[in-house]
Amino acid sequence: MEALYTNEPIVALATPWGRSALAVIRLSGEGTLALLASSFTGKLDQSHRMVFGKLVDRQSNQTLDEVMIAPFTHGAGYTGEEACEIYCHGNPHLIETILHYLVSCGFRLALPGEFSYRAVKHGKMDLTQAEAVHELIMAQTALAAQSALHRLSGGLGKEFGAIYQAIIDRLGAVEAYLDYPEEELEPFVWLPLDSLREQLFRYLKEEPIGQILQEGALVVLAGEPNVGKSSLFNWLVGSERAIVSPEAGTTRDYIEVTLDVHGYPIRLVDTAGLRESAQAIEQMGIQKSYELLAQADVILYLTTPAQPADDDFMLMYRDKLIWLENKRDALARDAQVGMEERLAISVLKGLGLEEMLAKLVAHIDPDGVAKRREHALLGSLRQREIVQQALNTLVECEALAKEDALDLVAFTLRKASGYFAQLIGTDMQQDAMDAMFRQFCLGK
Ligand SMILES: Nc1nc2c(c(=O)[nH]1)N(C=O)[C@@H](CNc1ccc(C(=O)N[C@@H](CCC(=O)O)C(=O)O)cc1)CN2
Ligand SMILES: Nc1nc2c(ncn2[C@@H]2O[C@H](COP(=O)(O)OP(=O)(O)OP(=O)(O)O)[C@@H](O)[C@H]2O)c(=O)[nH]1
Ligand SMILES: [Mg+2]
Repeated sequence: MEALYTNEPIVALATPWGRSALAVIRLSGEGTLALLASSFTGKLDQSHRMVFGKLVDRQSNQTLDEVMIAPFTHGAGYTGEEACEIYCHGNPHLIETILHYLVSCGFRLALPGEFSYRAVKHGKMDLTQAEAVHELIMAQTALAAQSALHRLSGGLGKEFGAIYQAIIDRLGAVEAYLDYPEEELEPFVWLPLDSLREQLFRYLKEEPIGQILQEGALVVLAGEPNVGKSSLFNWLVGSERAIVSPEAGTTRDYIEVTLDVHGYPIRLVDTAGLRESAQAIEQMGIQKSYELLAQADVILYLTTPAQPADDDFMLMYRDKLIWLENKRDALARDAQVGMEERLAISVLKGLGLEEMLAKLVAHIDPDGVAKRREHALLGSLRQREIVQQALNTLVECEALAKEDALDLVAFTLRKASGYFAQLIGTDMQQDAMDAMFRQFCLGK
C-alpha cells in the first residue's frame, strides 16, 4: 500500500451494499472538504458536527440525494486527515450514482483497510488497535466482540508499550556499564528478565483462546454409527438440520454449522459413524471423519450402553475428548450411571445436555480467560509469531548474561525491543503491513 500511500482524497461505502435506512459514505484525504463544498448546499465549517443539505451534481445541477454530512478537520477524525462522512439513503443504485459522482469530482476509490491504514500512519492508533478493529467487525459472538474491543481500547498496545520500555531501560543500563565500566554501575540492575519472560509466556499460553474467539473452536461429533451423533447435532443447532434414522450409516458427508455456546463461537461438525465394514462411499465419509478428528479442538465422543467405548480411540484422542454415553433413557432406572470419566446423556429425553455444554466450555477455556478483563489476549497469528520470537530472544539474552557476554546481551536486548516496535507498528515491514490491511473491509 506504500506505493499508493499519499494524502490523496479517497472514498468508500462504509456500510453494506443493499437497501437500508441509511448508508454511510466515507471520504478522507487532503482537500476533501473543498472538493465537496461546491456540491453540497450546507456549510461544512465545524468538525464533528452533522449538517443537513442536498448533494448536487454540479455539472447537471441535479440533486443526487438529501443527506447529512459530518466533516472532520485535519487531525480530528478517525484517520487523522481532513475527512467527512455522508449519510445518504440506503439504496444501492443511489449509492452507486453518488460514488460515481464523487470519483468524477477527484476522489479515488479506497482500498480495503485504507482508512485504518491512514489512521495508523497518522498515529491515531497503533497496529494492535487496527487489527482489533478488523477483529471486532469479524467477531461472531458477543464474547468475541468484547475481547476485540478490549484490544481496541489500547489494552494490548499499552502492555506491549510497557514491555518495550522495560527492555529499553535494561538496554540503557547495560550500555552505560559497557561504556563506563569504571563507574561502578550496579552491573545487573537490568536483571532479572523473569517477569518479562513470564508475561510473554502467558500471552502465548492464552493465545489459543484468543484464536478460538475469532475463528471458532472446531468441535467434532464422533462415535460408532447409530449412537445419536446427528440427534445431538440437531439438538445443538436447534433444528432438524441433519438426517436422523435408526439405520446405522445414515450420515456420510460431514455437516458443519457455526454456533454460539455461552459466548464462544463453535464450528460444530457432524461426521459419519466410525466402523470398519462399510461400503465405499461410507468409507470415504469415515476417512473424512478421521481428518476432522485430527484437526478438532474438542471431540464429543458418543457411545451407548449397547455400543461401548473403543479404548484405542479414547487413548488416541484423550487430550481433547469428552466422553458422552447417550441413550441413558433406554437403560433400567437402577443401572449404574455417571462413571467418573463419562457423562450420561439422553438426547431423546433431554438429559445431561446442559452439563455437557458446561463441560464443553470448560474444555475450550478451562481458566475462563476469555471472560476475564485484566489483560488483553493476543489477537492474531502475526502477534503470536512475533511474541514467540521476542520470548526466544529474551531466553537467549539470559543465557548470555550468565556467561557475562555483556555486549552480546546488549545486542539481543536491542533485537527484542525491535520485535515490540513491530508489534505496535512503530517499525513494521511494509509487505507485512500490506498483507494485514488487505483483509479489512472496504471503507474501514
Ligand atoms: N460516524 C462514525 N461512527 C463511528 C466511527 C466513525 O469513524 N464514524 N468509528 C470508526 O471506526 C468508530 C468510532 N471510532 C472513532 C475514533 C476516533 C474518532 C475521532 O474523531 N477522534 C478524534 C476526536 C476525538 C474526540 O473528540 O474526543 C481524535 O482522535 O482526534 C471518531 C471515531 C465507530 N463509530
Ligand atoms: N432411546 C434413545 N434413542 C436415541 C437417542 N438419541 C438418538 N436416538 C436414536 O438413535 C438412532 C440413531 O440416531 P442418529 O442421530 O441418526 O445416530 P448417528 O450416530 O448420527 O448415526 P450415523 O449417522 O449412522 O453414524 C435414531 O433412531 C435416534 O432417534 C436417545 O437419547 N435415546
Ligand atoms: Mg448421523
